[in-house]
Amino acid sequence: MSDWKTNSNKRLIVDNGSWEIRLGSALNEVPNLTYYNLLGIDRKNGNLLCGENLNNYKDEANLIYVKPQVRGVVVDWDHEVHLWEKMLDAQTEFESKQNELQSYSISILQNPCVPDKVRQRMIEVCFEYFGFDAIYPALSQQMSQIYALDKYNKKISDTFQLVIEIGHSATYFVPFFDGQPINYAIKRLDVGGKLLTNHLKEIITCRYIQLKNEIRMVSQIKEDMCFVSQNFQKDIKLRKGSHTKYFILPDYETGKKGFAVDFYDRSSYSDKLTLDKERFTLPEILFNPSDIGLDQCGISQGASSVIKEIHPDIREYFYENIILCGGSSNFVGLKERLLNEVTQNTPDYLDNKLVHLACTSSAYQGCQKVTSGDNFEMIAMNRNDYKEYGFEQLNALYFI
Ligand SMILES: Nc1ncnc2c1ncn2[C@@H]1O[C@H](COP(=O)(O)OP(=O)(O)OP(=O)(O)O)[C@@H](O)[C@H]1O
Repeated sequence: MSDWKTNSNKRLIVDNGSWEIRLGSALNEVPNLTYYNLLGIDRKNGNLLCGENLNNYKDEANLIYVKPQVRGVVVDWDHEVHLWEKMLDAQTEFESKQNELQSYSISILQNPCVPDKVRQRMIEVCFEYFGFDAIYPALSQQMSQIYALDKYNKKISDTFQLVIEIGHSATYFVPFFDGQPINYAIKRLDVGGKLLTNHLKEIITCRYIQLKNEIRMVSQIKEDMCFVSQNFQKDIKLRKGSHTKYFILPDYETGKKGFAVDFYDRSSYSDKLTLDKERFTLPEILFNPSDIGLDQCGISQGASSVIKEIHPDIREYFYENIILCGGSSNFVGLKERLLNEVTQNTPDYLDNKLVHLACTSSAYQGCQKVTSGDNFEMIAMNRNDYKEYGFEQLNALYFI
């Protein structure tokens, strides 16, 4: 029977994001399956729902949501493992996998700054519960960098890059020199899409529209209606109504999904939510978290402080090679404002550049390149290494 060393289809890849989990094999450039990293418990019968079952479930008010990750760190392994199992089952090619996984490897995308205990647990789960034969713990931002170099090879330097990933639970800044992360300069800010969704939920609830349990709908409202202002002071002074847009709430008869409409199209719908200045004050939190009382710097200031940590001889190159990725980087206007603020005081001769990876699976796709490569066998951590060296040594070798 062939195993992962000879068969790319047996090299699985998991991007275990706190908003979405993406699963596939090294044979396919894009994930085969994407699930929310979220389970719904049916109040009536206690059934656990995820993936398609959760998406198609009609009575959202009847669900209690369980999120296995908090701040991007897995805290509830039972439910996380349940989700992984369901995803493996959902792929026909992995059917009857429990015995078969011994011939599979798994590449797992991870963020920096994760506690050792959590990493150790992940390795234990992969080797001892699922029985995989090898693991490749991949740094998410490094995989995005590999993807960017492949796709935009003429636009960015292959020696220096600053990767800024604005995801769901956090924002990461990881500078790279010659393909390796500059560990001492890595930074994480606790601002991301989740903070914005939760804040929007509070705003909506204040208007007596009860969407507290509708995480996915509030996320959709945020994604479809919000944008980043290029001049916040000017926009905030414009008269009320200048930015008005409506979100038409679903009636659950004709459809389960709402949609955004402009001012002129609003009249034919009754159940609608109006957003005006919130459309740009909400994403503004990414730039100024202190607006809602958070003791954190914003993303522009975070990026500047990371670049300032780097040795002055090479610092300038990072302004010219910024890679922006992560789901929450997709707000209209975000990339322009970020580049503008980060490079505000740089010398004129610099060619400041930012490459935006708009697809949410850039890290996955970079990892697919590495996992399908000829030297994958050399870089993966196999079961014998795990037994012989234990976690401590592997930690030093594989994680930052
Ligand atoms: N077009 C969009 N505009 C604004 N936000 C968006 C858009 N598309 C996705 N998002 C937000 O991006 C976030 C998900 O990003 P991403 O997929 O990078 O996170 P993740 O990898 O699952 O989690 P984490 O970054 O915590 O590991 C969600 O909060 C989602 O609402």
